[in-house]
Amino acid sequence: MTETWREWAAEDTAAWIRVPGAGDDKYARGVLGVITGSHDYPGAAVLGVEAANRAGIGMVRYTGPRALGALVLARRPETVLVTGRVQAWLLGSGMDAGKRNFLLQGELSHALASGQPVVLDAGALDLVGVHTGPTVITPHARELQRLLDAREIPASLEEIREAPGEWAVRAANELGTAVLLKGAVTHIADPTGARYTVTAPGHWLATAGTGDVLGGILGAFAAGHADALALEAGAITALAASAAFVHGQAAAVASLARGGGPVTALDVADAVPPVIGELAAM
Ligand SMILES: NC(=O)C1=CN([C@@H]2O[C@H](COP(=O)(O)OP(=O)(O)OC[C@H]3O[C@@H](n4cnc5c(N)ncnc54)[C@H](O)[C@@H]3O)[C@@H](O)[C@H]2O)[C@@H](O)CC1
Ligand SMILES: Nc1ncnc2c1ncn2[C@@H]1O[C@H](COP(=O)(O)OP(=O)(O)O)[C@@H](O)[C@H]1O
Repeated sequence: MTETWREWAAEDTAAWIRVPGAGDDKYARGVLGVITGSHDYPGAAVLGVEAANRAGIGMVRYTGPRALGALVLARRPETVLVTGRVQAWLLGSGMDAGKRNFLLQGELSHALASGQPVVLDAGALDLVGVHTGPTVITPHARELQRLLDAREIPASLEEIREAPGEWAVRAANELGTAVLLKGAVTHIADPTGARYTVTAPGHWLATAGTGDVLGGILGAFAAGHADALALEAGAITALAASAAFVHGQAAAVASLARGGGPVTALDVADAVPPVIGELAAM
């Protein structure tokens, strides 16, 4: 079947920008629980927390590997390191499923059993299926290939690269979750039939850590819209497309500020506020 994909636009994204009001406090704006990073990839924890803060969040609780807490705090002292109530979770960036210890497995399982919205990235992608709340997975092509392979759905990296939309849909249907398949054109699909593309305005995003930044933006959006997600789990798909849109625009703004040149992952996170500000003013 030929699918119809719709390019997600600024107007679509603007509808999901949550501007705080007089009655808001940090809890009402949303608290994001973050379990990311590892000894091998500590920076992923820093990047995701940074991006969540830049995307507008009430509070971030970082409860990933304890040794990384100091690094996260050095960049974002706002971060809280104790467990507590959260409205959404960001799990897996910078983690290796093969090196997961018992404690970490328990914490990830706890988050997935909470019924709250979850963004599953990188080293937590294998846990898709045990989720209980509105969930979106954020693989790149290689990660999707591995995920499908583990479920005995053979697909080569070349096949996925040639037809990313088809494979995003297949994964959404097989895994029963929204899928955000990263690339120069990001494909967002879910089992109810939502099909969105977000075309990056440029290609400087192809650099280490920008996926971790996307996870932080999406986590913040999910936490900020926990009420909407409780009413309509399918809203996670629109939030994922909105996060990808903001991410691409932030890369463009960051590059423009550098004479149209290259950007780093932190540059992209830094450029998120003006993008959100402009969308909020639409
Ligand atoms: N500073 C940090 O801490 C960073 C941590 N990162 C984390 O590093 C871990 C490993 O990520 P990787 O994606 O590098 O490793 P993977 O183990 O997923 O990828 C390894 C191989 O997959 C292929 N591959 C990588 N990206 C691809 C893409 N977009 N499309 C198709 N094939 C691709 C490449 O051939 C590569 O050799 C993840 O947990 C990620 O979150 C990365 O985000 C980089 C920055
Ligand atoms: N050629 C490209 N043009 C535009 N955006 C890209 C390109 N390649 C990758 N991206 C985007 O950059 C990000 C890379 O994420 P990911 O592959 O997870 O890298 P990392 O693991 O280093 O963070 C994704 O948001 C993806 O959509």
